[in-house]
Amino acid sequence: MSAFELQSLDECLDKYLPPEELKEVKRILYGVEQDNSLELPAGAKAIAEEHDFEIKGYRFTARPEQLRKPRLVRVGAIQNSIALPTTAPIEQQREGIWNKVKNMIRAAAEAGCNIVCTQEAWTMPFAFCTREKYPWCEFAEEAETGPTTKMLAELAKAYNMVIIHSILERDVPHGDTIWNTAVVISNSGRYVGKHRKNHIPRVGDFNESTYYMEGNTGHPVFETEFGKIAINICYGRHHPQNWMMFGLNGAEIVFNPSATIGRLSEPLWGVEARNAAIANSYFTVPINRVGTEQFANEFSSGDGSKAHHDFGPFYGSTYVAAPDGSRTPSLSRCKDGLLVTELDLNLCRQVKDFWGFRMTQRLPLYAESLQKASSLDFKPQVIKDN
Ligand SMILES: NC(=O)NCCC(=O)O
Repeated sequence: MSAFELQSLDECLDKYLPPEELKEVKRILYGVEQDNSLELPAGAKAIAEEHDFEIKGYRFTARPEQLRKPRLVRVGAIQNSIALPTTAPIEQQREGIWNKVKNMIRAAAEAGCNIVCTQEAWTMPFAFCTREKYPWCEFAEEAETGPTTKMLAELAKAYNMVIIHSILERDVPHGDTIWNTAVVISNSGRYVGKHRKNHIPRVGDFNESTYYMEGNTGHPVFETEFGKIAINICYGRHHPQNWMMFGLNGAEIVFNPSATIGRLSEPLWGVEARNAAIANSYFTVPINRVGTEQFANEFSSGDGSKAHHDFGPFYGSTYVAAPDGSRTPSLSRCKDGLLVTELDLNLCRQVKDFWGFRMTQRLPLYAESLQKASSLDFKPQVIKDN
């Protein structure tokens, strides 16, 4: 079997494990005691069927409290392939993807989603492997006033939904600088703010440092009508301190719009965002694109292998992890999909009270050690046996 005939690990478990074992395996693997699937409205399912994308629903509950009402929020995470060949005119490529994703946002609205997030650089092929500036920089647009933000602002208002979308940003006032940026649009349709990717990969064919620099927007948390949200863009997933800073700023849900391939990161995928949810007592939503994108000109990986035209398949597998360490199954590894998850944000504080990870965090100790570790005359604290 080739890597991409396997649609999803979950389907595999469901297909081959007897029901009793399956229940125990899911409890151990996903931290879920009972079936936590969420029934979705027929209207949402009909849109998914008509436009050929997967739609799945799950819920995370919290214990009832006496002084606080449940804080239920529905989150929609969208994974998709590109719509047209990478050689098609830029505007047509972008519109093709817009049209796909608009249907998915409509389904999210039907499913009652309050917040929706796209994958990384969602309006374009992930062309940074090529190291070519032309024509890919033409996909870059202004975060606040660009055509994609404008288009989504209308949907955000119409559907009363916060929309987070991750784009290639062109910072016109600062000399047309290019950034990798997530934009937050309020459910009123207003632009709330943006966050620029903090950690830029220099691994495999992820030649993103050719296009943009490390972000300069810190670790903002956006306080919306539906909770305090933040975005840790793709490769920031590998940096526990990046996740931690969003937690220190009070995030309750951290989205992780990504573009990554199986050969490189699939074994890490289920671990990192889930661990971040546990360590920081918040929900995490890692989202990855699907499909294989072919480029006209060959590019090489600088590892002695033959030059090639594609990056390798992106493996989707979008999921949601909760602060208590439980998680949803993943969306497909190959197909466009919308994952709808209902969260009770009260779970964040309940888990903080129970585990005390925040209380026991020892920030001053680490601040002091980090200060030393980042000084020029740093000497690692090693005690030798001699
Ligand atoms: N887009 C991006 O940062 N990808 C890097 C590879 C990875 O983090 O898995």
